[in-house]
Amino acid sequence: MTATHADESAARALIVRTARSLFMRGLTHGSTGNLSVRLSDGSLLLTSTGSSLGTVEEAQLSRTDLSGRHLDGPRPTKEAFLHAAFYRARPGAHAVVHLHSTHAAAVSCLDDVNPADALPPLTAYYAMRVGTLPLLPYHAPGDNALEPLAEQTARTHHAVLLANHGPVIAGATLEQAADAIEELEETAKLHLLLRGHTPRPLTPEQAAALAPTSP
Ligand SMILES: O=C(CO)COP(=O)(O)O
Ligand SMILES: [Zn+2]
Repeated sequence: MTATHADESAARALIVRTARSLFMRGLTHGSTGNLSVRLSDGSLLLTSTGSSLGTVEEAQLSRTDLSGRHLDGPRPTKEAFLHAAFYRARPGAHAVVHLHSTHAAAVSCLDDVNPADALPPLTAYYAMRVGTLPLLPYHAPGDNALEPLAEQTARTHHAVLLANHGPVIAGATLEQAADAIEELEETAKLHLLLRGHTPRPLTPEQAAALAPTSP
């Protein structure tokens, strides 16, 4: 797989492989979550709405343009507008992953989350793969009223947490976006395990030294 997902059939195979791997390992459940890649012609290849990431098929993916308009295939994920907003905001991004991973979703429901940065940099890998994590205010799934704020936030952050919902992460490749969202989920788990303890996160200097180069 090239860094830019130039080959559509390879991109389809990669989406299916990644979606199934995430689902089989419990990183999202039921028919939640959606994945996309940006193809070399600028169109987006996305999972379809209502599909389970555990059973997604190469021939059952949807295509939209960069505004999220449906081009072909089954009806795209209802979050297509969010994926498209990330691609418009981040020219270096060629993949977007959204999950309802349990611990990240739990953090998104906490009342005392810092909306500018929902998780502390507990580990080096979190600082390397995620960095800062703005919390976007609650909107119902598929509510494109979130689009302007999502696009604006994505200009400066490749990862966001949707309140009472779950994370969205863009990457230079689908492998990188999946790696980052797994790191986010594990750090959310650590954060919850450490509630009631006194964690010692990385210092701002230590975290800044590891900050990801933006895709
Ligand atoms: O996670 C989801 C909505 O936020 C799943 O929706 P879709 O089935 O439309 O992708
Ligand atoms: Zn969702």
